[in-house]
Amino acid sequence: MTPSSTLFDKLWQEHCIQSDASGEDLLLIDRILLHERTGAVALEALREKGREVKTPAHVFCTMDHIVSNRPGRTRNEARTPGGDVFISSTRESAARSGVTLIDIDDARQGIVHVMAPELGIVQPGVSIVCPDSHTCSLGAFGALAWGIGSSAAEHALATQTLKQKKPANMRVTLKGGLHPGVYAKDIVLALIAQIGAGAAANHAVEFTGGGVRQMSMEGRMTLCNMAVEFAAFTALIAPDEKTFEYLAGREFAPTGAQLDDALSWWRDLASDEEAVFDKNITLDTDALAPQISWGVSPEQSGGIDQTLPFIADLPAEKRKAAENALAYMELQPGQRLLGEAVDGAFIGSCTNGRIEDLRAAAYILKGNQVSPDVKAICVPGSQAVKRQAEAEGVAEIFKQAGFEWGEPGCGYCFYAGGDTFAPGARVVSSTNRNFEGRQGPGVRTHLCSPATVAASAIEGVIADPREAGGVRPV
Ligand SMILES: CC(C)[C@H](C(=O)O)[C@@H](O)C(=O)O
Ligand code: SF4
Repeated sequence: MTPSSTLFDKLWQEHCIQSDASGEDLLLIDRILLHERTGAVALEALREKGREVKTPAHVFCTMDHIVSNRPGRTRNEARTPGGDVFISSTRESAARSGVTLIDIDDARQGIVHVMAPELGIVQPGVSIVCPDSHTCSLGAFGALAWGIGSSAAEHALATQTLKQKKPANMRVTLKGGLHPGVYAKDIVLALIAQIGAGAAANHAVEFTGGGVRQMSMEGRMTLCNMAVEFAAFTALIAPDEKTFEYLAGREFAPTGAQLDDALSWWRDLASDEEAVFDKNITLDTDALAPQISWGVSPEQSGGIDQTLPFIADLPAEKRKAAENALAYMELQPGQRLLGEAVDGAFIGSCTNGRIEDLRAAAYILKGNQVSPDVKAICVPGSQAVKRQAEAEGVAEIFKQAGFEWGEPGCGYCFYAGGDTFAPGARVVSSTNRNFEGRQGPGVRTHLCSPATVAASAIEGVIADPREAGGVRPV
């Protein structure tokens, strides 16, 4: 490696087995994650071809996408019509192939991108793939983590390798600090609004700067989670003491002499000072207000206290999309979003379903009631998050405020055919995608932080968390 390599270059090189004339590299894959929606398909396809999983000990499968989020759900309960078949076939394929299955009733169950860090499956420096686009979340640990399709998953399962063309390097520097009421979610929404939803196509993005160092691991995961929403191949953050502390004592994390070895490697995982990035973006976080999306792409977002754009003020190529978005969202150009009535409030998902997210919301909800016009739901990202929230009184605050308290999974984030809000409902949501129908037929999603969801749920209208009974310091 030259003394001017990026962290991404180093991790790529470390895993590159062979380069060929086509420009694709053959990479060693250290870990594979699967879920019952796309993972089971890959395992089944492999079986049909008479192939075996090469290294079952490195493959972890969970149930998250189509399982019901209903409190007290049963072992086979799916909200997707026919979803129980996916569940049982995942069980069969996992047992047959010998991979680790974290089943619905396992105390470790959770959304794949929440569960993998909690169990220490993701670690700095490892390569890790999953047939799911938000696998980039795991780059927060300084891992080479990216989402793949089902057929690539088959290839990875059968060979523990993947062919991939190397993307270019992009650096996003967060200049400035973190301020009350402005969270990782606000920062990444502001970034996407500024640079556009396609800005990082064919790039791996490294987040750097004081803002990143100040962030908790939860915040860093939120940041990296949304990288795919501006088309990045993946995102990553150089690991530091916060990363090592987070991983300490986790089930699959190294211990003893192995940990000492790992730490001496992990501490070196950073871009060289001279490293050259193909694209550089700097975002001043000191200037940011809480953000909220107004359209049907995360790029159609802005400060919560701003007015919506007038179509004529937008660049010509953005006008049609903005017009269509406002029509779907039933909003007017130039209007304020603050004060717009909401019907639903959702806190959860792999973006913002972690304990820090729930604490930030609970800080605002404490002693308050959700507006009677709002259907409010919290689905913790994993059983571990749920247990912790219950142990420290956060769950009780949610329930007393009038939130439903669900079982961990993806429902409500992406419409799997069951859990949803009423058609046409305006929903403030801590999730990552807001395209038409994403949370159910006709549902109008406003992406924002859990604190903004909580403040808006209480007021019954879109509300600024900085004005809602205090804001938990970041
Ligand atoms: C179902 C799955 C493949 C999908 C993804 O890849 O992201 C889902 O998790 C999503 O968020 O839309
Ligand atoms: S929570 Fe939502 S974004 Fe995350 S993996 Fe599940 S469906 Fe995808």
